Amino acid sequence: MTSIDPSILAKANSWLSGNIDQDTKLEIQKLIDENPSELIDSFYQDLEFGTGGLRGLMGVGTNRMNVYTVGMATQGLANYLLKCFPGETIRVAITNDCRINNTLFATTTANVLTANGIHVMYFKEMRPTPMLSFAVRHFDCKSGVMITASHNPKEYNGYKAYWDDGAQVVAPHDKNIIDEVKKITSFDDVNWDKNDELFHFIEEDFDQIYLDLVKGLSLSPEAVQAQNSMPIVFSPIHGASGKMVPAALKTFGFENVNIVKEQAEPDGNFPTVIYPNPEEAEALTLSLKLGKEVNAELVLACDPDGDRYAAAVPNESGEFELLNGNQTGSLLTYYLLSKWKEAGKLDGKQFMVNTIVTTELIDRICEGFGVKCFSVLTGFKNIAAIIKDLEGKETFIGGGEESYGYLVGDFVRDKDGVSACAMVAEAIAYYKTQGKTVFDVLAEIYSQFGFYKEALISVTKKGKDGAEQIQALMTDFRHHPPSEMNGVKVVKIMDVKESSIKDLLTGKSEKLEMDKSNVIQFYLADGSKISARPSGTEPKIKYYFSVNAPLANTSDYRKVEAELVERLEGLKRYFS
Ligand SMILES: O=P([O-])(O)O[C@H]1O[C@H](COP(=O)(O)O)[C@@H](O)[C@H](O)[C@H]1O
Ligand SMILES: [Mg+2]
Repeated sequence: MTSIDPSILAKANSWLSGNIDQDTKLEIQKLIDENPSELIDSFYQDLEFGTGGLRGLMGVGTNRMNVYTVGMATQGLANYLLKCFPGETIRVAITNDCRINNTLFATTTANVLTANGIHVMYFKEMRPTPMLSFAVRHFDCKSGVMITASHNPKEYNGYKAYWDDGAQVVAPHDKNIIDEVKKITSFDDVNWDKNDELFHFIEEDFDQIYLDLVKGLSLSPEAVQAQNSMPIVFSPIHGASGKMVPAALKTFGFENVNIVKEQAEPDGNFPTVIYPNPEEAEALTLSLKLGKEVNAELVLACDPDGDRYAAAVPNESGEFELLNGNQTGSLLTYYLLSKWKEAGKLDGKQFMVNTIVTTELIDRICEGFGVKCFSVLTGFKNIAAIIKDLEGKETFIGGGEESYGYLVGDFVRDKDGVSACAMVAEAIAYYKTQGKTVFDVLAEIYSQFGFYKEALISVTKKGKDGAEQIQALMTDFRHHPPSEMNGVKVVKIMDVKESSIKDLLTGKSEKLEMDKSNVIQFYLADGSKISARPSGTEPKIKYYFSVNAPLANTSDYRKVEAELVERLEGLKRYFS
């Protein structure tokens, strides 16, 4: 039988003697009596801010999402807000997506904030994450909370916390909030009793205010006009984007938008998919089916909180091909920069942002246009942090990451699946008026900047044991780094945790100027790059692979692609 560490048992006992409901106590007692390993996973640590806020399985315990952890996180947030903005009127915007317990967690958040004298701006209906980010800015809030576990499996929930710029909290606020949460030693330290006078509903006109700004991002309205009957399919995968993405497409001028009916209504059980993650091909099955029926030229799907999106387009054989986040990100970057250049608006004061595990093709495209591109750690909050740093000095055009997230313009400070869907549809319409398909444009990009192809492997390792195994794998990469992979020499190793860049050819090391994070990157002699990092949102270790080759002749697209896929497969074998 699994033995329980006394400190874990002590934590469980402190819940048992705390001022909490009887059902939760019974559940904890049951775990102590019957399921020690589940008890350990539920109490061995406290939820902390990861790549995308607090995220965890729903259940009892300090390491789980429940009204008590939500209440304590919110009390910590309230204490910190009151410290940061003494004497000021503090407003916090709140919404949620479709997950089980979401209204419970959102109202708990609202109750605790108002109980602490903080005004709450509450959406009447669930809305996507990017709209919460925008609401923080629009209503001059000091903070915001989005109750969602994004694309995680249905057993999860989460709490994305925003600061006054509309971006998810980064240092020092993330750590400071958690420090405040840690000071809460009893459930009685949480002010649970709401103050209705401080509770305000966000009026319906807010949707239109946001949509008008989205419309303002459009760069080719005439092309959309010319292609307005282009069949598009969209699915919110049972999430919160079911109203806003079709509305954004409509406001751009697209008139033939077909919604996947089986997935149109919010449902936290996600009954028609295995995982509500548009990165997984399976989640697009129904969308592609409808795509075939209506001869769609573009199939789009968002994750439950509407910040990431996937796109699929028919290829030269008429079959739908799924585009990954690196491909759509490259396409959008190229489109945006081409249009900005054409309008004579590139004058050296613009910038774009991606992350260190995103395709370097985006960096090459930016270089080609003479536009700066910053590469930051994984987490859209880090992209938003650069936007804030350069605010008033330089203009953010757009930015994105491999995990299907993109943002155009800066009125939202998180990835925006709503505007990204509209922009990608516009880009496709624009190229169509020039007689080009997505693959023609990708070939054009690859022939100018190099053909880059990426792949991702995620290995799930659950619970405390899984987390330890993931750490052990990372340690092993550090202590026994590979000298070659798939017959190709490793020439450089970048270790973001150790802040080091080692050149294996010269033996020299330099210091890496970047915040520390548990990421290690191997660069190979043929230009390939492999990155390993533990996910900050799910119990997974992630391996990212990137290979590239020149594309001298666009008609060799499929041939070069096949060679790149073979190289990717070779590298993947090393990790499986
Ligand atoms: O999950 P979302 O859509 O909120 O997105 C969040 O998590 C993703 C996955 O992170 P990780 O690789 O650490 O699991 C990140 O790429 C993204 O930047 C972040 O905003
Ligand atoms: Mg999401």
